[in-house]
Amino acid sequence: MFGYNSLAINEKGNLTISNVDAVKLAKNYGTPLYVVDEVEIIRRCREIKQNHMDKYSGRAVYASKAFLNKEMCRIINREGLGLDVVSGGELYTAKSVDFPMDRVIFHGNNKSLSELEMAIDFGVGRIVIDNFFEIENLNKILNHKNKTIDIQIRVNPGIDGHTHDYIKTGQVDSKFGFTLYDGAALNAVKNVLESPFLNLKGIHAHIGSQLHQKDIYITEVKVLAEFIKNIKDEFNYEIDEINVGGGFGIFYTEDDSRKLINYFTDDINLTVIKEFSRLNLKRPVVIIEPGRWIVGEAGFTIYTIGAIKEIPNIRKYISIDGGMADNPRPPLYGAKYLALIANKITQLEEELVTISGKCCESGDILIKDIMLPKVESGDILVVLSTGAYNYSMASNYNRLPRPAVVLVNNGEHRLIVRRETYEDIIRNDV
Ligand SMILES: Cc1ncc(COP(=O)(O)O)c(C=O)c1O
Ligand SMILES: N[C@@H](CCCC[NH3+])C(=O)O
Repeated sequence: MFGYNSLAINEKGNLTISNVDAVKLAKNYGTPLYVVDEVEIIRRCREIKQNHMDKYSGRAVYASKAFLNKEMCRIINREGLGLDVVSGGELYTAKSVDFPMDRVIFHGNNKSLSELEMAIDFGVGRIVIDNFFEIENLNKILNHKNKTIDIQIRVNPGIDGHTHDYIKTGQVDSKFGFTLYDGAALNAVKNVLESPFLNLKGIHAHIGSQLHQKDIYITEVKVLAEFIKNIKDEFNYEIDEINVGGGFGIFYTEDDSRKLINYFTDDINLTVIKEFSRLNLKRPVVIIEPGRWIVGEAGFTIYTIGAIKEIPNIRKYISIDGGMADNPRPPLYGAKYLALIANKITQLEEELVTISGKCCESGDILIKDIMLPKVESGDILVVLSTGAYNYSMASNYNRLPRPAVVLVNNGEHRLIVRRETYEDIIRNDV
């Protein structure tokens, strides 16, 4: 359905997610409910493995900010990918299930001293250095611990990705990474090479998120290759790995076309091969950091429809039992979603409605203008492509408990994150 591998209709005429009835899930676990299809996550990890890791001897690390909990770490571990973390909390989650630390890459534009210490003590595979302050801090900590660490340097490639302003990172005016054009990046390399504690392994860049154009990645590879050539010319130092970041776009609505991973990875890898050979550089290992692409289309949110308000000739508001607290993306980025009524999946879409959340904000609108079958209170709404940056960005706004997460796998279902309770809400109040 809409090209989602996870969705189908069962004999009752209900929507199924990985062969589990969505109406039954709502009854069993309550709503709002995040549902994640393990089959689809695994399928996507394997697509990456085949088309990037095996085909080009590349590496892939899952950008865990998209969706992380213990079970997700276990899945990623089993599939043989690495993990990109950006905080002590993400790192701690990985450690708690014995995720192999040598496959962890630690990012962030303002890692605290304690986060850096934690990463060093845990023995993460790479720290991606973002700024001069971090070089100083790492030198101090490593000197004190008498240890060395493998690092990558994050540069800002000066590329403006075609995506929402808030999720662009590669343009010059960005808080992330060392700027190339003013010499800061080359200076960072000099500082790192002078340090007895930092082993420079790779150069990293990340342009932005939900990108659909592969030409942006081609440009990125060319910019990074030129920079690596500069490093060789200036310091006679060869870089082993190039990390092009993540950002591969997925399907949310008909505005987005669904892409196989090799739409991006073939061009990235072929450009690396061509450019590095042209510049007489050794061919580096290519690392990608997909987050949304792995989990976005594997996730769905189930809500129960409550109040319905019709303003004649203006709008019909359908209120759900969740909203911006479990999915802040529509108010934050103007993100658009498709949705289905799980118990009316075979009925014709006959009315134009607006899906509103239950938070005390007029802007808490999940979907503005969507055609649905005639909706009644008690119907079960399923919003599609909510696997990435929904659960991970959820809040307790209005003191709403965060929903549970259920993993479905071809007819099986099990809880992987418990629903928060009111006790959880007041747990840290003194
Ligand atoms: C450094 C880095 N790598 C990877 C990602 C993953 O992005 P996405 O989920 O869009 O693939 C991000 C987020 O944009 C990022 O900042
Ligand atoms: N949170 C953003 C993506 C951020 C990517 C992280 N650098 C979104 O939902 O689209």
